[in-house]
Amino acid sequence: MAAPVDFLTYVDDHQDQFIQRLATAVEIPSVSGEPARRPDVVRMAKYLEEQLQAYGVETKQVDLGTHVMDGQTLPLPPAILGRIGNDKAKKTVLIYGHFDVQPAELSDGWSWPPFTLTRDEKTGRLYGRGSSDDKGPVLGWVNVLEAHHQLQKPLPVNLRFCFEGMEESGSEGLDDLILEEVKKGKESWFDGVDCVCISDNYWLNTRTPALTYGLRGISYYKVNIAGPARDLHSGVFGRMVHEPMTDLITLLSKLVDPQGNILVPGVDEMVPAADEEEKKLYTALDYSIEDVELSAGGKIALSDDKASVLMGRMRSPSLSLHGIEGAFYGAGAKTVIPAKVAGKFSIRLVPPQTPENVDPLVISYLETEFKKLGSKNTFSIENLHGGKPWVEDHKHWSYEAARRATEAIYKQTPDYTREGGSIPVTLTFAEALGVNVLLLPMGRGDDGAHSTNEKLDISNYIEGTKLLGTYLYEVAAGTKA
Ligand SMILES: NCC(=O)N[C@@H](Cc1c[nH]cn1)C(=O)O
Ligand SMILES: [Zn+2]
Ligand SMILES: [Zn+2]
Repeated sequence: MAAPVDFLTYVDDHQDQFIQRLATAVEIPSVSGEPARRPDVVRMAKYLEEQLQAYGVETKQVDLGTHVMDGQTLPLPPAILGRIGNDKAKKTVLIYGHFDVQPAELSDGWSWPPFTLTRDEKTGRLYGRGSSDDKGPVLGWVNVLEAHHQLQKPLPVNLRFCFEGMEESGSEGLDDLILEEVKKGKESWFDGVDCVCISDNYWLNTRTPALTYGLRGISYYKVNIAGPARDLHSGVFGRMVHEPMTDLITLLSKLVDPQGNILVPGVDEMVPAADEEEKKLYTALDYSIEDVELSAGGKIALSDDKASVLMGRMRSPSLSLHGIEGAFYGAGAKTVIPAKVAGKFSIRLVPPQTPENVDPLVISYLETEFKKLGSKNTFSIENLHGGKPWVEDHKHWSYEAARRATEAIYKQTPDYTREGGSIPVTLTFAEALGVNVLLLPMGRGDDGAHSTNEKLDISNYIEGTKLLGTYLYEVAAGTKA
């Protein structure tokens, strides 16, 4: 069933209001990973809840309790549940998204203030933290609701919503909420859900829409090394004491090589190699080495072979070194020996890897390597958060509905992709509800999520809003077939 013309026209006619809606959301710096910004995440929850209510959605804020971050006990931002429509003759679609964002500072290298939505008239782009990940897509759903409400048009399906404010920090508390909710049976806000749709990733390139049927999992670690009681003068103590930074850098250098091979014994080996048949899937995708170089902003691809680069992201684990807490990083030439440093790294996981089977390998390897250093500093390792990988059946009717919707809006057949990032709650939904989960991305591969100058093209926001709405009509059409 094609989406009605008045819905599509409404979206075209209200572009400016929809962009204003995104601007208001980007202004709220809802960074879940920074304790001082936690009230802003709560403010963003309230804004989103009000938007849903304005268009007839019944909502509920769920208190997720507290958690410990960087040694501080903090209240978790509430999750928002919503529902609209209860027609037994219609399918019920559960929408998930997140309203928190990654940290961003102008000093990181942004060309504009990250929490002001900046419109570039020449390129048709909207710059701002969260524009693509994930405020644009979440508000795309609100735009769909607004259009139907204003046109007094019934939605083609029943909708349920689950929006969270901790996705960028491990989705703390959300798994428990989902499992508790499911136990409530008929009373549950997820009762009767037929499929889940998540718009929180990106096309592979800048020109071909995509449907995504896989995500990598993640295991995130913090290695702590401490020695002196305070920072020391390197002229006074250099070569007299064991230096925590030296120990840490030595350990971090033993995790991954410059070609991306993971050096922790047993981790890469867990994943079976791709056979020729599987390699063809990657060769067939509309992607080139220029695409990876364009989106990375540098000629730094690990290989000249497109299939091997794509497999690196979609079906191989990867280990990335993220940062060192406690290290000197400012301007000037401070001659300090930092007293206490913590290295942060994570491993993106693919089946059959899970945090449960990878963590022991990583922890025991680093403990052994630290012992080999013969250092008198102290060593400890923490797992900050984890999530399992997910792979879905992309021949399901929900994927077919999304394919038809994509062809209707973009006049193109979508790429079928596996995403290198992680949305840990995806597997929880799939397992707890026992239904198919679809990832329907709005943004392009060069949006720069998590990076400086994150953007969303206006055309992706507007056509993406039409795509989300059209998908619902195609799900409804599938119901009748
Ligand atoms: N758009 C999904 C996304 O960005 N997910 C994050 C989740 C995460 C895990 N740890 C910290 N954030 C990702 O990095 O893949
Ligand atoms: Zn996201
Ligand atoms: Zn993200």
